[in-house]
Amino acid sequence: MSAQREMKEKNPWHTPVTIIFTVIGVIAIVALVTVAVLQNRPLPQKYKYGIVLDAGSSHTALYIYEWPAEKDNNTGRVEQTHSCKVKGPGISSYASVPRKAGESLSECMQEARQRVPEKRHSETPLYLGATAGMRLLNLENSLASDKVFQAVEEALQKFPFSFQGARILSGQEEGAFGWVTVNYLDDRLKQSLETRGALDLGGASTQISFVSDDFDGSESPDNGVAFRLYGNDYNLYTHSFLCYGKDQALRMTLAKQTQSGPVSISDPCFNPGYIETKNYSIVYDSPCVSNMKPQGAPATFTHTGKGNFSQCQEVVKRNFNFKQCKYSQCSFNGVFQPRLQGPFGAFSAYYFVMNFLNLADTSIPLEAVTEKLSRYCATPWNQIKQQHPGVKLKYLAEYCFSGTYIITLLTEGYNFTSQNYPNIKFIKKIKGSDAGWTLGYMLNLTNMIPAEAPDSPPLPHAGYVSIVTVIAILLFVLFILSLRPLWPRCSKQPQII
Ligand SMILES: O=P(O)(O)OP(=O)(O)OP(=O)(O)OC[C@H]1O[C@@H](n2cnc3c(O)ncnc32)[C@H](O)[C@@H]1O
Ligand SMILES: [Ca+2]
Repeated sequence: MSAQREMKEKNPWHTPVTIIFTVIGVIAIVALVTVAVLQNRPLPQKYKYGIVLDAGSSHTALYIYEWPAEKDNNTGRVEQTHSCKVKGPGISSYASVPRKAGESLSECMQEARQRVPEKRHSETPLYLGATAGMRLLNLENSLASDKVFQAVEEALQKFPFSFQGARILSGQEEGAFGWVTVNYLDDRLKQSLETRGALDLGGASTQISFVSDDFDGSESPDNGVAFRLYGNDYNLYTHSFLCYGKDQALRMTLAKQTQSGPVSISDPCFNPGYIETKNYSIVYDSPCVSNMKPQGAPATFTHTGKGNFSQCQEVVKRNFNFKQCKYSQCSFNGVFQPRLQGPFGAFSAYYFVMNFLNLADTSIPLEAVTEKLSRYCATPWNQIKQQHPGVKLKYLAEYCFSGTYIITLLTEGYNFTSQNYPNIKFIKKIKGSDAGWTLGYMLNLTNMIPAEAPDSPPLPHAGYVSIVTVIAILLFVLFILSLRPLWPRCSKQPQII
């Protein structure tokens, strides 16, 4: 028994001081890790919101964006959480009944009221930006466009959001903000990656925006937009072609075929067997074509289809003027365009049309695209209707024209070739947010893209926790090892009987 006691006395683990040190050591390490983890735990997310109404020529759409509230200077990632398509046509179509332009927005605005948490309503900015439809109305009748804006503003002020005004975007803004949206969503700006050009095809105008090493803004300053984003400088080339959206381009193409005032048009851009009696106003009721209106044109005309892609392309080409160019190089209509560079994202009608025609995959060679389009255009109208019973007839009838217009605009207008055509990606959404100018517009107005790259914490939360834990365990092991001289000898003890 005395030997046992002696051994106990020799074993330092059994001395009260060591036991107290060990317990304190363990408690200190557990406390250190707990405090470190809790102190740096991400707080439960609270969000801020922003609403943008895109008052386009063909329709209005509402987008709700959200971003984490506690990030400094609103630098957290912005995402689209909801969109609402306003029923009816674009606000410019209500020129004769402006009150209705305001009323048309109320259903989507009610939705927004429900989607944004009530306690955030008063601080949520609400913007309305109008594009080519209102640009054209303003050119045609500025009083009417003022009245539409007045009605729209009155309607929007009735909602509990922080209304920031309704205005017409310039074509340059529309192009540049579309480019910002695409590159922001792609994370190309923050990571200083090569940017993606933006191609937007609306109903009344079309935009092309890209960064080219050839372009510093000096040759054609009107086409230049300089940005400093996340510490990088961008000299963006952008141009908006008013009247070259797909609806106005169709009017111009029809007008080209009716100039001698025929009562019947046999149109290569519509499927064979298509026949409709149409009012001439659907062609000439726009400043894009009003100067082409023939004297004494009849009230109506018969529009028949003959479905011929190459003839359609010939008529479409007549909308582009390739003759004069006072710059080193031009796209069309004497507009400067630098050398095409980098990948491109094509959205809005580019996507709707190419997706419908199963041509959104640009790995399909350009020659095969035109072949497929030729076949589509030559398909009888009855067959087309049977094959696509759920599709709006107006869109369905126009897909041959729209596809031909898109290919002609890209290749003849902007000079894409079979080599760089695969650089184009037809897109609708990027990471859940619609491609379009609205997000870029809001990011700009809320200063959400800093000019300089923000300082980021050296480590993400998970990395921080792991490192603190590993260091704590190491310290503990070192502490145990430091007591080694006091460890009991491992030599075999004599058996005590
Ligand atoms: O930019 P602006 O010129 O003001 O016009 P918008 O904003 O109203 O134009 P959109 O991009 O919304 O639409 C472009 C065109 O595509 C048409 N469109 C929309 N959905 C479509 C679909 O599913 N198939 C074919 N065309 C479609 C629409 O009617 C327009 O003519
Ligand atoms: Ca648009």
